[in-house]
Amino acid sequence: MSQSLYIIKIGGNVIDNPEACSAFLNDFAKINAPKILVHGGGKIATQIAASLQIETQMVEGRRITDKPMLDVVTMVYGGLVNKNLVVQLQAAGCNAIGLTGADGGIIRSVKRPVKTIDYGFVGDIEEVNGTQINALLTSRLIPVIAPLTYSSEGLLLNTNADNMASGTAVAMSQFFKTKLIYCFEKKGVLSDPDDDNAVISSLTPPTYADYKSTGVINKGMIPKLDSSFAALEAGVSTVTICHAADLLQAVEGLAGTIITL
Ligand SMILES: Nc1ncnc2c1ncn2[C@@H]1O[C@H](COP(=O)(O)OP(=O)(O)O)[C@@H](O)[C@H]1O
Ligand SMILES: CC(=O)N[C@@H](CCC(=O)OP(=O)(O)O)C(=O)O
Repeated sequence: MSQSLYIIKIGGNVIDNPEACSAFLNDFAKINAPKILVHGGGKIATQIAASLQIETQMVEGRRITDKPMLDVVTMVYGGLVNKNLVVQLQAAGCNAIGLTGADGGIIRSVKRPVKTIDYGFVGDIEEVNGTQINALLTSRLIPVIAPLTYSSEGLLLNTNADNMASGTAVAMSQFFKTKLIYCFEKKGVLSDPDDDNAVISSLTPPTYADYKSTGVINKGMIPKLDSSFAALEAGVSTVTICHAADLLQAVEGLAGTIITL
């Protein structure tokens, strides 16, 4: 199992910036190895929901997804965002195939149980069908995965894109040396939120706990790092968090924050 597979996640802030997104996709197309793109798009879903007078409510980084919001995210993630990424990758010479977790049964989840909060149509991943994804890669297709999953009861469920990426990376570790790279709009995990150049080069569980306790690491970075450490424990080879513009350097291990156990 010496061949590397890159699982690259791109967040909504970059997707919402056409120039940054297009530069990122051109770099992604240049990676000369098997690869998978997992995308978010939360920012665009929030904007389109607002234009339809549908208010967004987030709790601990997760979108409360009632039926009208489910319709919005289905259209935005599964349609608008996914297909625009696929067509740009095709133009860059990359034979991308757009999928939600329901297509080909690749990612099944369970509707998040109602405890104190009812998240609505939000899924927690139960199983990623690595064999099916591998069949796409063997056909030289590049999967572009939208943050929607399906349940065995036939529900379509909104699912956090960071978890889609880490779950996919874990499942593919049975076939490849998997390298998970989270791309976003900062140069990495920062030790000073006001200094964009204060990149932590290597983050371990004890240093993460320190930065979290002092509030230096907060909000959306917490679930991202939790899923990063969990992915490493479950067999993923490397996890990097970097700026979308630094993707090719991160592939070489030369940019961003490297997460280690
Ligand atoms: N120490 C930190 N370094 C960098 N980003 C941080 C830090 N603490 C919190 N963040 C926040 O985490 C966010 C990234 O997580 P998230 O909102 O899930 O973004 P995305 O899904 O676009 O990747 C950043 O936009 C930033 O506001
Ligand atoms: C359940 C849940 O919260 N789903 C996310 C899926 C999109 C996402 O994760 O997008 P980013 O990576 O751009 O944040 C949402 O609707 O915001």
